[in-house]
Amino acid sequence: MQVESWIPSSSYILKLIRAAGGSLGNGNKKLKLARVSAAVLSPLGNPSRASHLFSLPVSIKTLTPESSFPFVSSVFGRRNMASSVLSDCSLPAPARLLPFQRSVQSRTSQFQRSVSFAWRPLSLSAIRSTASPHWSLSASASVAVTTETSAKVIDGKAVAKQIKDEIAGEIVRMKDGIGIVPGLAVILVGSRKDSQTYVRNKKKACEAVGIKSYEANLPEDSTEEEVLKHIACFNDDPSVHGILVQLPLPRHMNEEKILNAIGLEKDVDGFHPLNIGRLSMQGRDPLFVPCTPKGCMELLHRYGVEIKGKRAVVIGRSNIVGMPAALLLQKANATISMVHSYTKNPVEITRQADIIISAAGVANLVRGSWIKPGAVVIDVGINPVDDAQSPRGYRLVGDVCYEEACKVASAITPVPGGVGPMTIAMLLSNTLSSAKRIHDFKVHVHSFS
Ligand SMILES: NC(=O)C1=CN([C@@H]2O[C@H](COP(=O)(O)OP(=O)(O)OC[C@H]3O[C@@H](n4cnc5c(N)ncnc54)[C@H](OP(=O)(O)O)[C@@H]3O)[C@@H](O)[C@H]2O)C=CC1
Ligand SMILES: Nc1nc(=O)c2c([nH]1)NC[C@@H]1CN(c3ccc(C(=O)N[C@@H](CCC(=O)O)C(=O)O)cc3)C=[N+]21
Repeated sequence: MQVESWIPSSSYILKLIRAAGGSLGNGNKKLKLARVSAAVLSPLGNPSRASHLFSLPVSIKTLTPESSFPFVSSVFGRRNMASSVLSDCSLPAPARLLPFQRSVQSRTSQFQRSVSFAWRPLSLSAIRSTASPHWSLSASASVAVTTETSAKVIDGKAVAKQIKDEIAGEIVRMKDGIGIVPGLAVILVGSRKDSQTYVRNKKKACEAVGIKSYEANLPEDSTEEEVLKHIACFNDDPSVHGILVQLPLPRHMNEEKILNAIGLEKDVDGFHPLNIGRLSMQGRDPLFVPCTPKGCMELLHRYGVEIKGKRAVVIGRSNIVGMPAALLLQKANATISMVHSYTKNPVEITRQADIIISAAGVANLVRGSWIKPGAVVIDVGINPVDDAQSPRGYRLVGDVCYEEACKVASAITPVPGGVGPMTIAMLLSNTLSSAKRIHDFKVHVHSFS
């Protein structure tokens, strides 16, 4: 990882601070140092010239991540930048969990900045509070004292658990009432490790709430016809209420043709063009809403984030996340901008948003400087980055530079533990509502789906 190349620079700066009779205060982390060194090096290009600068009472004291990184970015370019600051961005950052509640709108709260929240504590165990790291450098050269505010963490894992509990209750009610157990069929083609993990997790989640899961594992070199045959079989099977074809499919397969073959009333992923089409039309409702965007919206609702009349930016325009997320925000009466890889001024556009949903698949793309103070940030990105410390050899980070965003946003989803668990909860919810619709089982007044 390119961050390695910054570490010597960091220790170099540390030496300089010590030589100048300085010390580092609490929150002293190698990567915090990397930030200082990056900031010092940026206009200069190398450490020897940095030492030169450091002997002067320079502008380090005015540097914040937002002000310093754009310099570096302009010297090294965006792609380099993303990897050079990866560790800095993905450090566990200070944050408090924001208690959530369902669909209570616009009670003025202490967190109100550009977006208003209504909130009520869920339970003590769901509320984690950590101190902000105030880091200070006291050296004879006048250096930094940064006081950081921290965003509330939108706890997708806790919300998902609450939803799964509600679903489990509904499944018992349905089984007791009409003897029907919802069923979900998952078709996996090929042996991608990440896809296998997702499918395994979905199966576990089904078992936990009482949904029966069915699985078809096909080899990478299967033909399209074989996949279509399995879909037809599940379409005809009355014990199956939802069908999901895990994406991505092998390259030789026509995704459109395969997804179109799933019966509309069992399309729990919500990827069928008729479902997406209805999502985009006024006065029409799809049978199913795609799980990840639905999970994002549910988080916004449960945390009482007002959407109506707000400006929202969606980064990414894929069929499965970005596009349906924008359509849903629009249905909720937000004013939407979409940012994609051809967008000329993504920073400017994103900085206007009260609500940001990022689904680009680019680690640490969204910097603190992209975020309007007080905005709510939903980070959909799941990006593996090398991490020798982690048992898996990698860890997951989002699209948003979490450490920086925490200091600017009013609320943010973490990765992991944010949107991911909600995607699975929404899949279970869609499967339950499919079974209810097919068997004409009445929706419970308090039920989630
Ligand atoms: N948390 C969850 O439950 C889920 C997470 N994910 C994660 O979300 C991310 C996105 O997934 P998905 O939508 O499938 O990905 P895709 O690759 O299909 O789409 C990515 C989108 O982001 C845009 N994009 C890429 N790079 C940039 C950039 N530098 N600036 C602006 N826009 C950019 C692309 O633009 P263009 O259209 O111009 O190419 C494209 O529209 C991934 O990290 C994925 O792993 C996905 C599904 C569920
Ligand atoms: N037909 C189809 N439907 C999908 O919904 C679909 C898909 N194909 N292909 C792949 C993407 C990705 N996706 C995720 C689901 C859960 C987590 C998730 O639970 N993530 C955990 C972390 C998991 C881990 O640690 O590995 C979290 O963010 O906390 C992530 C990503 C669904 N997708």
